Amino acid sequence: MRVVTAGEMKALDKAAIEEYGISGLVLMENAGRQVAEVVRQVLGEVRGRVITVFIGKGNNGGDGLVAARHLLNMGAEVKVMALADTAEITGDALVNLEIWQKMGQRVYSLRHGDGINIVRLALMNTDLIVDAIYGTGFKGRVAEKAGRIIEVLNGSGKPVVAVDIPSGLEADTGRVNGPCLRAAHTVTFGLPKLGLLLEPGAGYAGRLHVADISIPAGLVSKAAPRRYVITAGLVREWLPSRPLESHKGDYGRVLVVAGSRGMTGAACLAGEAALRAGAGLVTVAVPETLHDIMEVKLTEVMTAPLPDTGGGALSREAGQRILAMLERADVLAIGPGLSTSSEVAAVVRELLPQVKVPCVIDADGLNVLAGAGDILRKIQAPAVITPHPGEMARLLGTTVQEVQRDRLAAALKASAAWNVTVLLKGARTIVASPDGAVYINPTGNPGMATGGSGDVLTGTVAALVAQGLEPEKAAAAGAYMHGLAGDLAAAEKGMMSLVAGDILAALPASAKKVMSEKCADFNIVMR
Ligand SMILES: NC(=O)C1=CN([C@@H]2O[C@H](COP(=O)(O)OP(=O)(O)OC[C@H]3O[C@@H](n4cnc5c(N)ncnc54)[C@H](O)[C@@H]3O)[C@@H](O)[C@H]2O)[C@H](O)CC1
Ligand SMILES: [K+]
Repeated sequence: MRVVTAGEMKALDKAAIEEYGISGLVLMENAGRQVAEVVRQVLGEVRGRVITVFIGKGNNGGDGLVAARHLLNMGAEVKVMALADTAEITGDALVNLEIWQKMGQRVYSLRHGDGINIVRLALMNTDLIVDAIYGTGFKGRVAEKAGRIIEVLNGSGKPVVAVDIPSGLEADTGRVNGPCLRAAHTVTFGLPKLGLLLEPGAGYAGRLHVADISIPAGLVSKAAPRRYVITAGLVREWLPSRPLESHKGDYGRVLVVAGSRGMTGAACLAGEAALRAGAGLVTVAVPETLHDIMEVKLTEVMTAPLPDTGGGALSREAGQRILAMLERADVLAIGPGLSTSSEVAAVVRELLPQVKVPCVIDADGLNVLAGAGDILRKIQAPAVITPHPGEMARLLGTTVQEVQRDRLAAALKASAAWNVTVLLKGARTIVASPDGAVYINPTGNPGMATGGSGDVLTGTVAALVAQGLEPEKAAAAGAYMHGLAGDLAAAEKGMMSLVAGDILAALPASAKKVMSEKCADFNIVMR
């Protein structure tokens, strides 16, 4: 599903109105109706329930007035409270204000005086709050009084349904610069806005309902940029079918080069994840002195010894041996637990320009490239790098803060600079491809911030490349399935005590859930 900025959505709106003659009032009517339907779904029944709608002066408020009208017609008791002066309301929103007033309904102005006590009183018997204060027109931070009202609403314990986007949240960045409504549900119109999918914004949106308000489909596919939120439906499309007469060779051969003394677990996790994510054959190649240990730790995954310094890390000669092994592999995954000795750095830096199969480079495979990101450009086959923000910062020669300030920009910059697919890990993993496509992953949780989680992801992505997915799709699907596995594991065990093995163990359930037609997209509801 495509993801848009406020400006891109406004342009789609404008095109629908000007090129197709669908009036703004029709769009607003559809938007408000969709909000009312979600409120009905949340409350189960609205008859006799009390709903308080907070409106601003713009079209977001207009949507709120339409929702108020439909909820009133459904039998609810509806109060509308305006944070702006109703005299400031214009256009389509004014049309709906006047309809509301002609229905004999009031709008309580919070513009003058304290307003807080009126809000507190109104909330006493409110069952649900509709937030129609600010939508995609919002920038910066809310004014002081509006901020106090938002804080009262957040503290009320009443469920909030946000119209298009929680008020106080920036649609284009997901940044929250002051008080912001915490919604249980957000009904966003047309297409999801970027800010609803990036932290911290995503955390304020609650369950995201993407509501069709009759913007012509042809417009969306033509106009919106190649910016997507990864959904189960997308992943389902990309994953290969498994015909009856297939055999393990059809699902690819993964060579994992990983591990060093004390870090054999990383190699195991990556290797086993590659099998769990569907690869046909997996070999984990480790420094020779560790090889016997791997024979004990691994069963379905084959193992192979590599020249070793004697201290449990690769020696410089390992590169030639790896190249020979790549003759019988479809993808190379390199990096988990390799360590960053000068010998390992030499192996990786000399090997990568000679690799002719797609590769997934992670962890120490990236750390030894710090300041030498250009080596990535020399790889002769498609490559995926899977840095966390720290590894990304080291590769870009910048700071973690700079990377985190605009994660999409950092991933797109690195992808274009080195001509590789970049999977930038973190809350809302970002996948960027050299041609400018970008995918935002909605799955995953803080319980996955645990040693070895990244190794499982590396194996998962490598397995999907081995099964024939293009790098950007393998990275996006891998991130989605890995995050979903983490969510399933957290649902069972809680977030505090998750270990990477739990994520690994949940990979099959994650794949099964993605493949099952009925799988609703993890936190996104299509309406
Ligand atoms: N297809 C669609 O997406 C549709 C969207 N609709 C709704 O329209 C809003 C956008 O409406 P807009 O009039 O542009 O602005 P807002 O209502 O979001 O904002 C109101 C008003 O607030 C002012 N403002 C901005 N920042 C601040 C601030 N920091 N403090 C105070 N005031 C601020 C600004 O001047 C705005 O005018 C969209 O979200 C949808 O809900 C259509 O109705 C249906 C189709
Ligand atoms: K809103």
